[in-house]
Amino acid sequence: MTIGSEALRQDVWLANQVIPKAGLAQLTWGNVSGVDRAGGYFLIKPSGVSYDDLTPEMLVPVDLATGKVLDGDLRPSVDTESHRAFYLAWPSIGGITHTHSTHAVAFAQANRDIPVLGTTHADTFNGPVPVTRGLTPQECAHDYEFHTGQVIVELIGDDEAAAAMPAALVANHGPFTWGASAKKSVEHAIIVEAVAEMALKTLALNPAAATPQHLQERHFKRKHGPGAYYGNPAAKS
Ligand SMILES: O=C(CO)[C@@H](O)[C@H](O)COP(=O)(O)O
Repeated sequence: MTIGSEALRQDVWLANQVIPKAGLAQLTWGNVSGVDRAGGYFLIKPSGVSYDDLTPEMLVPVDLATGKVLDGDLRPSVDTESHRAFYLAWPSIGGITHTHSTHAVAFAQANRDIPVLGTTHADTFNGPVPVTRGLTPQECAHDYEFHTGQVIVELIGDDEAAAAMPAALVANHGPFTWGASAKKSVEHAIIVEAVAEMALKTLALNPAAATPQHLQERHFKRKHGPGAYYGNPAAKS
């Protein structure tokens, strides 16, 4: 018997198919997972498998508590421990996406947050999409993917903060996004890449472009009421 509900397999498989369709990765440089918290596992794309060859049955079930593969012979994505760290830290998320989308990676490699320069950004992310600190040589040598997950959780914070900011850039690597479902997480990956490209082109046209006050509070105000703003919990009403 294959572990994993048919519905979750279909959702995660469809979300993985969005990556090439949306131009978020070349080759296999991206992966999506989805979690079944009641079942205590998540399904993730198998490592190195092309999106054309991928079927729902090939998705790898991984134990949420231990990280062990529960069924099948395929190796899970190399990023599995990063995905697992987010599921353990943030109970409200249901899906995670990692890509190497070009413009978001440019900000990650430049160690720069993606600034809030327009409503497209502010309507989804209630502040700059943050970039993590660089991993130490020891962290890179010990278990890169595990520490990648840890530095993002350290950067974003608790479950509420993760809901308000469902994206982060790993320094010198690329974007991770998350959401209530696998589908939602890959939609956030599309938006991260779009706002990264817009920001890069905006700054090329006007290096002094900055975030007007009304944009800073647009998203959080809508979600948390007047005065609330990500990164400024004291302002929450
Ligand atoms: O970020 C990386 C490697 O740097 C990975 O996301 C690969 O780009 C895809 O690995 P698999 O999911 O195929 O194992």
